[in-house]
Amino acid sequence: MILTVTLNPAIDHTLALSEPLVDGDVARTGEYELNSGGKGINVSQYLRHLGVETTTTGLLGGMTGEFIRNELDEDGIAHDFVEVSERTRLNTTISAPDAEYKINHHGPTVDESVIDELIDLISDHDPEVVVIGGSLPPGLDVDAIDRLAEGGPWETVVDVGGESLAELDAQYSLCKPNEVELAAATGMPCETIAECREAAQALREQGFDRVVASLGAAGALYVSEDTVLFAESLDIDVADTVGAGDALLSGVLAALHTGESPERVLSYGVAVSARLVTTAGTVVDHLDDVPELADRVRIVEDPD
Ligand SMILES: O=P(O)(O)OC[C@@]1(O)O[C@H](CO)[C@@H](O)[C@@H]1O
Repeated sequence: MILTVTLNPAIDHTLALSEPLVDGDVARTGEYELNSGGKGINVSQYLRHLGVETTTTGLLGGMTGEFIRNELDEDGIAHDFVEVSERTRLNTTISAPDAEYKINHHGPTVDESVIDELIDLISDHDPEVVVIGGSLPPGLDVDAIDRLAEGGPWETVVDVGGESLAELDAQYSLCKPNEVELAAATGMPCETIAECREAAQALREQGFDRVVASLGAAGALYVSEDTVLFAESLDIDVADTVGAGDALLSGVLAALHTGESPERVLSYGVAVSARLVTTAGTVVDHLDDVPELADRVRIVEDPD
């Protein structure tokens, strides 16, 4: 079972505007989505659609936390959260014709004792893999991630910010930075695919068995001890990109879970990500077409 941990979940409020934002004008829209979000929660949503057994955990509080619980119940996603006293945050994405704006709150302040509660809760579920995703709320530092990773016999996957990646000390089976996080984690330039590849190889040596890097419209990289692969992204119409990295990670984890080849692992990730960005918000109805989309992904070995 793959268990996900979101230490700083959010309601994702996604708005679509038909005109660019103008300073001083009121922008009006009829279209919006309110989704349960945060990186670990998103990963569990996509894993469930991919047929992988998953439970989502983390910290929730207040009426926004209750909204997320209800959404997860409606979507049939198993969940078990530690309750915190302050309200879970609400993050906003504005999709305008000329730009995409994303505004994330820092989230509620929590006490570091919640990590002990979480380790007990995770142990009760006895997962094979724990995925820790997203930012840390005020009150926690990067040590919380290492403690979760070392809290039991599970293997741990991380999708956290670049500065956090650089400071982690535990052993991780996989991390999924984007190109900005790769640069921040390594201090190396990440302007080209070759530079991203070098940075991913350097990051691997810091304690990550595999690095899967999402490179936006350019594609994605998979770097393990003996394999370096690059996948071009699929040519699709993008509604918004929120959750694209989580979708990539879900596809990768689902394919690893069933023992697929590295090529298939990467193409599955790219396919789930492509499928997600064609839909507004972070929720998808189904992922039935992923195997077919994965067949269309072009993989390059040892890219320059
Ligand atoms: O502020 P964080 O924790 O880094 O990211 C949170 C977030 O932007 O990540 C998800 C998309 O990846 C969204 O569901 C959510 O709003």
